[in-house]
Amino acid sequence: MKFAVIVFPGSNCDIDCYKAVEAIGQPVDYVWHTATDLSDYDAILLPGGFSYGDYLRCGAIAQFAPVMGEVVKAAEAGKLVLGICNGFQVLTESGLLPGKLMRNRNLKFLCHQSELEVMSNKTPFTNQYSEGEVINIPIAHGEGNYYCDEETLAKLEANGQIVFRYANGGNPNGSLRDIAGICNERGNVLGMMPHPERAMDQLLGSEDGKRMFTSILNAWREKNGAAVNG
Ligand SMILES: NC(=O)CC[C@H](N)C(=O)O
Repeated sequence: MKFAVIVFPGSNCDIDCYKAVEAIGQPVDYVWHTATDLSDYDAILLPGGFSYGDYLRCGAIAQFAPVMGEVVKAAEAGKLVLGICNGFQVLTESGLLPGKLMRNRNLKFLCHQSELEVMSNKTPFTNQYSEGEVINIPIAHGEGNYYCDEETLAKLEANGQIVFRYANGGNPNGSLRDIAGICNERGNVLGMMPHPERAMDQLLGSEDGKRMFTSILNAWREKNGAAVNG
């Protein structure tokens, strides 16, 4: 299964994403924001960082990068697209996910471990977790305060599109209903503020992020008829 890690000017978690894919033994390329062909790839990772200096609003400029047209096409074709932190912001700005990420409630950049509840393991990104499981994944953001209108929120809840919530009263940023990550209706595009690629090894405090990457691989193998553990 081949992964692309999209690199915008200002991305800074691209190497972590690349290493996370290497850790699950799969081929991965860095793909520069000017690229216009993603047909080689089975999954697209939009990493964290400060694309285009976070000017206007995080992710607002990145939506116009040439590669984003291809990311939209990949999503429409049913490929798996995962946006982490700035990647989540890019997905909302480009309309692949509903809602927006606003400044954190306390207007501060926050960087610490956070507990997340896995609300759904019926997505290609979470099939290796249990529903209701609480996992430890770090956050590092200034604009993670998820907001959407009432109608959208009701739809997200009804369709099971809220995939992660901050657990145990630990909402760091004021996001609606403690939302930490959502997916699209079809389930092949997921955005989340916390960083699973920084939770790949107990040495760094947690390895709970690893199952996100093995979930993606597992989903792809199931879909493509390969042995799940092969
Ligand atoms: N780690 C990140 O991706 C940070 C995203 C964005 N620059 C923010 O501060 O919200």
